[in-house]
Amino acid sequence: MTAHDFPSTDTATRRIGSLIRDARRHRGLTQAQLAERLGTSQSAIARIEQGGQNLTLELLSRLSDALDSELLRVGPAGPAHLRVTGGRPLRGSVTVKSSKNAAVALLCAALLNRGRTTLRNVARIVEVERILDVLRSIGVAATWDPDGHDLTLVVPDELDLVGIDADTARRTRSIIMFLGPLLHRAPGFDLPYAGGCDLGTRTVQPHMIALRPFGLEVEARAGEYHATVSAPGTADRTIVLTERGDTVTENALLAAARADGTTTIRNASCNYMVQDLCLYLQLLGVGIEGLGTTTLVVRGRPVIDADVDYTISEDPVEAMSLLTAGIVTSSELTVCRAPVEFLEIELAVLAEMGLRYTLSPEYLADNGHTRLADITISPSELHAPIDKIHPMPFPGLNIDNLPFFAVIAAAAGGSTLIHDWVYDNRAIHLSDLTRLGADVRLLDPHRVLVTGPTHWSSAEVVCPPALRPAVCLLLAMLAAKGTSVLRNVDIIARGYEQLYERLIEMGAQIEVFRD
Ligand SMILES: CC(=O)N[C@H]1[C@@H](OP(=O)(O)OP(=O)(O)OC[C@H]2O[C@@H](n3ccc(=O)[nH]c3=O)[C@H](O)[C@@H]2O)O[C@H](CO)[C@@H](O)[C@@H]1O
Ligand SMILES: C=C(OP(=O)(O)O)C(=O)O
Repeated sequence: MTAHDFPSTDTATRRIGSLIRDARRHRGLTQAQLAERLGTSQSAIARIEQGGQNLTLELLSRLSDALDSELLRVGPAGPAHLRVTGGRPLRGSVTVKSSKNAAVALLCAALLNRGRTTLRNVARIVEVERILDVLRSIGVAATWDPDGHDLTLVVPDELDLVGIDADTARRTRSIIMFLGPLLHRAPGFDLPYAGGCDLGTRTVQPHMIALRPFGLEVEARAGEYHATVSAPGTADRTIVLTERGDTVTENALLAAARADGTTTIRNASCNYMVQDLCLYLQLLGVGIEGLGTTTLVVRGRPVIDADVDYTISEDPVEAMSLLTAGIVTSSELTVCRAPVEFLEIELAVLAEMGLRYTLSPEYLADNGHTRLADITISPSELHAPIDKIHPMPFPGLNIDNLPFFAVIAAAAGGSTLIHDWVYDNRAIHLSDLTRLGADVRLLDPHRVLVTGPTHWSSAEVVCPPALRPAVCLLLAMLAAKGTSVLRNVDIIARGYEQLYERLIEMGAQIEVFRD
């Protein structure tokens, strides 16, 4: 077949455009209704139908879902897998994307606002799409701009809480952060149980304790939280969190934002997503003192009605993932826009382990607050640190960054003890690294002993049901000579946008395939 046998790109997009128009009309939808389903504008649909818009496979697949049209279905269904040919260094630079955990908090926070919220630089990841689907199912209008990274949310006066998309809600833990905003909107409502990564039991009790002073009582029954709200009163309140958790702090902030009077939250998390949330709430006119500390004082605003734009800051866990990719492949690599403010302990531990790196002068993220820098790493001879590596609430080493230290420890000479006191099951998933030749011994469910340096070997491994350990396997495969296969990688899309494409740009050999 010669190139002449294929239609030109213009002709092809025009043909696909008219197919889409026919399928839309067949479904009896207007352009505006299809736009609503896709979270885009009517003018974008008009452009697509006229063939004036570049169509990505992702957009085509969303269109086929929205139109329920097999005609447009692209590629076979079924889980995605990766073929990774490793053992070669990466090069160049890569830019950190914005954080999943701030995005989900801000999406829930937008429920507080009667005005328009535009979130800029939102990561296009499955976790965000899931919360958006849930928000849309209760009546929130959510529209991506044509470039697909700025998201505008408008919340209706009445929410359709009965129509909530329970299946999608159950697949994310962040749904728990609907409690704080919703307690101001309805005297009673049901929410599906929260899900998230399979990391062992994750308690929701701290959320219940934190929200009780706002009049919320929650009863768990048959897969749902049944919430009832009594008038919280107008007196000032102090909430002492029993755990310094991130989402529980966010829930307390979300409840306090519209509560009359002053709320003092003690033992608050001051982690990156909490700071992004505080900055957004401040834009909405909520008074918050103590940003970045463990005592937050919130002066609530019973009616919040503001048109605001907020740019979500860069993800420290993404940054750590990209640094690890460079470290285990012995690469000279620059990770741009890294939120160094939330990586300081990680970098100090890496320096102790012998990593050579330089930092650019610091600059501010677009939220005007978070400190960023470009980090350039050089191939280094790594050795195990003398002390164990363990996470702590910020400003400690981030628990979500801990798994990456297992891969790095495997590349280092000597034995490193990694102690995950937080999650029951996450350390267990790290023992999958042995499949690629690492010496990872599980001492108990919370502690692994990693002895290196590893002579990585290629292997075929199925992704564990946990985001970060899954990415750790991919990074180890980049270090292993030969071709490895990582099966069922869909979980990675929950928290990473275009990870493979960006690694490929830096010289990695990764191929996505389906059965
Ligand atoms: C959407 C989001 O933002 N998710 C993050 C958030 O989840 P999230 O805030 O939901 O974290 P959890 O509430 O599940 O807390 C994680 C675990 O740590 C335990 N715990 C937590 C704090 C504490 O002071 N003591 C304590 O024992 C909890 O009991 C739980 O087992 O924080 C976790 C811990 O930073 C991160 O891994 C998640 O990526
Ligand atoms: C544990 C994580 O996320 P979640 O709270 O969404 O399960 C994570 O980001 O590693």
